[in-house]
Formats: sequence, structure tokens, C-alpha cells
Amino acid sequence: MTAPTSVSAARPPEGARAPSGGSVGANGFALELRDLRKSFGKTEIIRGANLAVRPGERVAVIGPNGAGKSTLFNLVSGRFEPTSGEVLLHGQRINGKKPFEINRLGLSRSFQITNIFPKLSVFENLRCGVLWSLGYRYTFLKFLADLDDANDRAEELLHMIRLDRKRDVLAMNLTYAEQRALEIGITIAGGAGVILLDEPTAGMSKSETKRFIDLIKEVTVGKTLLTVEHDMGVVFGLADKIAVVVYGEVIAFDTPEKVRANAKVQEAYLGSHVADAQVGTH
Ligand SMILES: Nc1ncnc2c1ncn2[C@@H]1O[C@H](COP(=O)(O)OP(=O)(O)OP(=O)(O)O)[C@@H](O)[C@H]1O
Repeated sequence: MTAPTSVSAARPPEGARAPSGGSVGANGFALELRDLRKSFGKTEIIRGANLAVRPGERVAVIGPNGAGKSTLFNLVSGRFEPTSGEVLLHGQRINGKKPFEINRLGLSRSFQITNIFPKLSVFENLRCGVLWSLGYRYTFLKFLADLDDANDRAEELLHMIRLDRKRDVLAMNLTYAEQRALEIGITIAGGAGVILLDEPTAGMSKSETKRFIDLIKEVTVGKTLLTVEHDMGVVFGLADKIAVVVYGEVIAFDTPEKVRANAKVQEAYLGSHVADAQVGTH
């Protein structure tokens, strides 16, 4: 390993580190949407969405296909800019900010398996996630072994996502469920207080799903979590609250029991679907 000529050259910009934990904004919410709207061309897809998520809440965002769930996530994470309305993270308006800026303000979104480096080991992937969140560039990869803090944090993450025994395995040789665990590890690497996950258990077997729900709960203790989810078992196993999105609006936001009993929700979306679902399924 070549000694770094100047590690300081790889130092992140001031203020690059994301705040840890689910910090509270002046308004008391970790994340808030106020009359949020998004049009593509002449078509309004998000039509005045409102939501106020308290720090530490685990929220499942559900709704029919095409309701606008992914678009909402894209608006919150900075991939899309709202047509109007506001997105507040810890009370700070983040509309129009770039995804990396929002990330550094403490919101992290899972990037799906496609963002894993298949030819790097599990440990190296986690270390990249840590360094990226700190503002380091991948061009400094050759110096990474010298960055003790990043190494320590990557070891900690490895343990949290239960992949200790796969430490030096190339990501491409992991099982599907292990790759998704690695994706979660990369997502939480920077210590963001608000985590967005898009169908984290999609494609998993029932037993994998059950283990994965436990893992998500463990690694997001004290954080604010939003997941887009179709699987009602996962919704009722994971969420403290459910946000129901129908035609670009949040038509209900409440505890699973109350959402299940909500006549408007039943009519618009869940129907017998949810009546059949068991609270705390699996
Ligand atoms: N970039 C875009 N340009 C134009 N239309 C878009 C764009 N992104 C999403 N849409 C449209 O917005 C609507 C909502 O899509 P979105 O993917 O947000 O729904 P969803 O609730 O996540 O659906 P699903 O559950 O099927 O994933 C759809 O009609 C979709 O075609």
C-alpha cells in the first residue's frame, strides 16, 4: 500500500458530515411536505401532498400503482424539483437542492443494488459509502486503507448488517438478500437521521423478508424511516404509521390500525386487501 502523499488533500468540505440521529426541526418534524405539487408537462402527478413525520417514526408509504409514491420520494430526495409547495427537512426548506446537498443535510435514500460496486468487497463497498457521505471522492481509493475513521465505521456497519462473515467477498458474489442488506448499509453509512427505502424486501422469500424487517428495525433505531411498500405483511410488520397516497395526494396518515379502519382508505385503495392483512404478519 502506497503511503498517502497528502491525506489532507482528500478531506471533505466543511460541513459535509450529515447530522446523526433523527434531529428535530424548529417545527418539531423530521420531514414535512406542504401542499407539494409536481407536474410532468400538463399532467399534475403530485396534487397538493401534505405530510408531517415526527423524528423516529417509521412510515410506510402505500398506494395503488401510479399513485405517485416514487415521484414523492424523488421530490424529497432532490431528484425532481417540485412545481410548487415545500419540502422541509428538520425544518429547513430543501426544495431545489441537489441530492448530494440533501444527503449532507441528513437524508439518505437507498440507491438500489445497481449502486453497489460489484467488483469491490463488501467491506470496500461500505467504506466507499462512508467516504462518499463524508465528501471524499472515489479517486482517493488508493489511500483508503489509511483513513482509520472510515475503516472503523465500515467495520461497525458490516456488523450491523450481519455480513461480518462476508467481509472480503466481492459484492457480485453475494446472494440477492445479502446485496440488499449491503445496500441498506451503504444508505445508513453517513449517519443520516432520515432514511428513505424503496421496497426494501422486494424479491425476497418469506423467511428472508422476516429477517430483513428485523434488520431494518435494528439499523434504523432512533432514525426516521420512510419506505415505499406494496407488501402488506411488511407494512404491518415495520411501520408505526402508514401514509396512503392516492392520485398524488396523501389521503390518510395514521397508525396501521386506524388506517385499516379508515373508510376513505378502504374505498380508495385497500378494500379487502388490507382487511385480510394481519398486524405484525410473519
Ligand atoms: N419523469 C416522469 N415523466 C413523466 N411522467 C412521470 C415521470 N415519473 C413518473 N411519471 C408518471 O407519474 C405517475 C406516478 O408514477 P410513480 O412512479 O410516482 O407512481 P408509484 O405510486 O410509485 O407507482 P408504482 O407503485 O407502480 O411504482 C405515473 O403515471 C408515471 O407515469
